[in-house]
Amino acid sequence: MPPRASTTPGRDVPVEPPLVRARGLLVGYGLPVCPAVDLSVQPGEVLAVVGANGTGKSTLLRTLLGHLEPVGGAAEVLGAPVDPRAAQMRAAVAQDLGEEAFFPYLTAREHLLLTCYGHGVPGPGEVVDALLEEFGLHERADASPGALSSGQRRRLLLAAALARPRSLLVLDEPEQRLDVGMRNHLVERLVAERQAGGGILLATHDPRVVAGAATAVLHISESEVRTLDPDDGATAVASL
Ligand SMILES: Nc1ncnc2c1ncn2[C@@H]1O[C@H](COP(=O)(O)OP(=O)(O)OP(=O)(O)O)[C@@H](O)[C@H]1O
Repeated sequence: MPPRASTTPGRDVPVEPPLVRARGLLVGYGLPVCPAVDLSVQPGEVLAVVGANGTGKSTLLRTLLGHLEPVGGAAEVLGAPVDPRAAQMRAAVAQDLGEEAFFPYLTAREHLLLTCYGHGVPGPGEVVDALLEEFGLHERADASPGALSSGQRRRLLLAAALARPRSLLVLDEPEQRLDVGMRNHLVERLVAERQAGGGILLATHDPRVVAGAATAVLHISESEVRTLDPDDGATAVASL
């Protein structure tokens, strides 16, 4: 029996279906890349997936988002089988996997506006201005992605994920390419998201993200998948 990564220990009957749930989930490319995973994320929880390079963290996130078919087991979002085309899943899940799929001729501001328009966000101009300011992009708002630095493009990806309504935020190593100040802000932002009732599933190599924002940790290695508390998880990340 694989270890259970429920982020609600002792809570036998959740009132709502979890935002995301995996049961005996095997992920990989024809063959599994890691042992079976059991997990769930409820509103207000942040599950950090940690492990050494190549242990399957990104593969797990991509499978839970429906970008990859499971090799075995089951995954659900809001109680329904994972289907990235389903309206419920599209409306509920915001994601930043670090993949840069920018339109080369749209500015940073226009990318964020497009996201707002696509999700019917009220007051898109104000929302976008606030995000540009928050992520330190206001002075580069009219630059195209190709004219932004690597860290600025990462900030733009994060801002785009936060520009739209969501119940679940899925992030793959969101700390990558961010300076220390923005990493600190990221932790604050994740905590605010959790406190507002959002759920977060993220993969990270940053012990500060784990210690500062996670409510539970899923540690993946070649031989086992373990659930850790955030302090032990941060220690484990720091020693990888
Ligand atoms: N498209 C692919 N086809 C086949 N194997 C792949 C593919 N993408 C990744 N892999 C392999 O699957 C395993 C898990 O990769 P994955 O990217 O999920 O690891 P990770 O834990 O996210 O690593 P990192 O910490 O380096 O980001 C690795 O051995 C990797 O080489």
